[in-house]
Amino acid sequence: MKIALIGYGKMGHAIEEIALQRGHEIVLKVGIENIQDNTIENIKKADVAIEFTGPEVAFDNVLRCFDAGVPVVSGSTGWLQRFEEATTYCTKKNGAMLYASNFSVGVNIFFAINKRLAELMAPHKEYDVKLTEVHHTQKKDAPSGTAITLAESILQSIEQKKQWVNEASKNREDLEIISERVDPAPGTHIITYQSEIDDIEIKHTAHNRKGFATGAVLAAEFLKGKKGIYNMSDVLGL
Ligand SMILES: NC(=O)C1=CN([C@@H]2O[C@H](COP(=O)(O)OP(=O)(O)OC[C@H]3O[C@@H](n4cnc5c(N)ncnc54)[C@H](OP(=O)(O)O)[C@@H]3O)[C@@H](O)[C@H]2O)C=CC1
Ligand SMILES: O=C(O)C1=N[C@H](C(=O)O)C[C@H](O)C1
Repeated sequence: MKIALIGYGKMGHAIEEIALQRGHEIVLKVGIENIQDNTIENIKKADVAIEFTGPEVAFDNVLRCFDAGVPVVSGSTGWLQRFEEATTYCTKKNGAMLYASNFSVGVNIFFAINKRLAELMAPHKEYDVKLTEVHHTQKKDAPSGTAITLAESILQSIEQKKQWVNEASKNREDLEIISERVDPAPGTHIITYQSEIDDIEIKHTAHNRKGFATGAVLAAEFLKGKKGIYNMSDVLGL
């Protein structure tokens, strides 16, 4: 499969390594130093584009792939306020997109555990729930996209929580997401249910970026030749 890598930073490099190991060809690599190569014409050379850039530029990059008629796997976080606009444009262009706030198999299993735990905890209102996410200091967005996905799933079941906030809060209706920035943390997410009697805690720790990169390549293999909007559950059958 021919892959265009849009964003050639930490994730772009990790994805390149896994893609080559799995027998794929990288036909385009776009980083900030060769941004002029990020053209519709160049993207058209690929079967699938994989986009890991950042919050400010992800939306434009994804739309450029639709204009090129090339399916796009996007892992950039911090741009979801424009996600609906992107899906509308994707449909208009008869394109394909697969988005995940986290591509690792482990985190996608963790998402399922988090959902089930929230369902089990829903009647037990003596417990207060909070999230903590720990990432490296170069991360541009807070809270992490993964923490937002986890929080939204908790909000669906825990009715005393009305919204997530990215700070400590004394309001019981706020679901706290505490963001810590410590090097080299590739990504840790912790959910804690706390009561006067006991605590229940679930935690996922990424040891490196291989899980995210492998998941992104699996997603690209899945998306090749498809139309429509997908997520990691479609790839993993979770
Ligand atoms: N969904 C998932 O599983 C994961 C998602 N992520 C997310 O992916 C994104 C990238 O992460 P990461 O690789 O660690 O970040 P990096 O900062 O290491 O890499 C991003 C790269 O994109 C470059 N870039 C900036 N603007 C453009 C542009 N317009 N076109 C092409 N490239 C551009 C940046 O250049 P410069 O630095 O010079 O601006 C940088 O080299 C983040 O949003 C992060 O949160 C990360 C890991 C896993
Ligand atoms: O920026 C990162 O590094 C990561 N970003 C994603 C997020 O915001 O959830 C996924 C992973 O935790 C690493």
